[in-house]
Amino acid sequence: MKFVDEAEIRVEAGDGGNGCVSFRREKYIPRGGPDGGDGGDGGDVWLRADENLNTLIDYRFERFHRAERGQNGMSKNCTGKRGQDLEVAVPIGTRAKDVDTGEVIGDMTRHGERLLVAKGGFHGLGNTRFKSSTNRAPRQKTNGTPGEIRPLLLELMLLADVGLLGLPNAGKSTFIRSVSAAKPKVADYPFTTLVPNLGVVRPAAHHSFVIADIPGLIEGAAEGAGLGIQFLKHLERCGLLLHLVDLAPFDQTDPAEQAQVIVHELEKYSPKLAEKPRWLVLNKTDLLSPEEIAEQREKIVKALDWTGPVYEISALQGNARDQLVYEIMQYLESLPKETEAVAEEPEMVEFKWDDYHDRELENAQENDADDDEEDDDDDHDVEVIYTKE
Ligand SMILES: Nc1nc2c(ncn2[C@@H]2O[C@H](COP(=O)(O)OP(=O)(O)OP(=O)(O)O)[C@@H](O)[C@H]2O)c(=O)[nH]1
Ligand SMILES: [Mg+2]
Repeated sequence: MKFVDEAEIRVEAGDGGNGCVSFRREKYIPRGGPDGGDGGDGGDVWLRADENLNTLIDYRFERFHRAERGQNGMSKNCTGKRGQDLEVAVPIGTRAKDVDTGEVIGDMTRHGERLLVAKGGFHGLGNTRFKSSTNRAPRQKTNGTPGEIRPLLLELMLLADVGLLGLPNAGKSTFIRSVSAAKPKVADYPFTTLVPNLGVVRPAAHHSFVIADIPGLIEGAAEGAGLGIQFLKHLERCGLLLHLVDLAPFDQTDPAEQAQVIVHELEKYSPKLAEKPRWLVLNKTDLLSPEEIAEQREKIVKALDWTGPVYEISALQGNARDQLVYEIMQYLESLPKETEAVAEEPEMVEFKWDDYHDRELENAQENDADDDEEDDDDDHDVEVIYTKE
């Protein structure tokens, strides 16, 4: 299945149904009062997180998502039916942004979580509502308000505990293959990996974490070189980054310089990401002698001014790999459990129509006071004569 991690869609909530103007007309009941019902509210559009999805590809082809309109009010005080809500299923890890304002509407992090993204229009009022002591045959009604329309950017961010960073060919995919059941392609040319891969690592019974392998970065990635930095966003939710450095690059480049490139690109992309806990993992130790490894290690640590943890492994042969995996597990388990700060209640979209009905009714009453005669004319059979002054 093709992996697509961005899609722009347009969500349209249903309009509110209009109120109805109607009067009771029955035999032997002359001049029955108003009986026009209210309209129904328009349906809302929600996003719903679904663990069975893992790509946004469907939304590349299906861009318009519309909830049902509220039904209009009817005579005999019948209220129109509420429009049906629309649920748009998205993979877990999807973030919804308003394209116009850039505002993040919410993140979908748990299966079944729902997020309101477009609020349906409010119903209009039927003429019954406008009945008052001074106006017993109101002809006013209000129309339903339009449902919200929003262009949305859906961004899928993988939910991984550990993210792998490194130049192409550093051995990221080899590493994830050897520690998890994921089987991304491995080859001795750059940009073998074109889309992120996730693997579940189980260092011990009942202990596991998720690791994400993303395409390699190169110098100038922040400006779009190579595959660019579009995949770095998948690392934003990781608790730990592993920076893999190839100790024996086939093109004889200097590992220390190459390591600096990654750190620069990371800082350019996001200072926040650059500050995330990061471990340095020197890979391909099987190709060097212990002295060469020590020498390289010293150069890299100096070049990066590195004070954090350093590991030396061979992703291919497994040297020291299990120790690293075990320490990752211990580290992740020592992190404070993410408090479920994510709002239990779905985040509400600002609703512009809250006082809409009150306003309309108030206006109507004011108008009643002004043009009593006009409204009452067919009720009382009073002929109104307009005189010119
Ligand atoms: N000798 C040796 N070779 C390794 C080791 N790890 C990876 N390689 C080789 O290095 C090459 C690149 O490995 P990949 O895992 O595809 O590298 P990558 O970082 O995923 O590269 P991209 O997907 O292109 O970004 C392959 O030929 C691997 O066999 C290692 O520990 N020792
Ligand atoms: Mg790869």
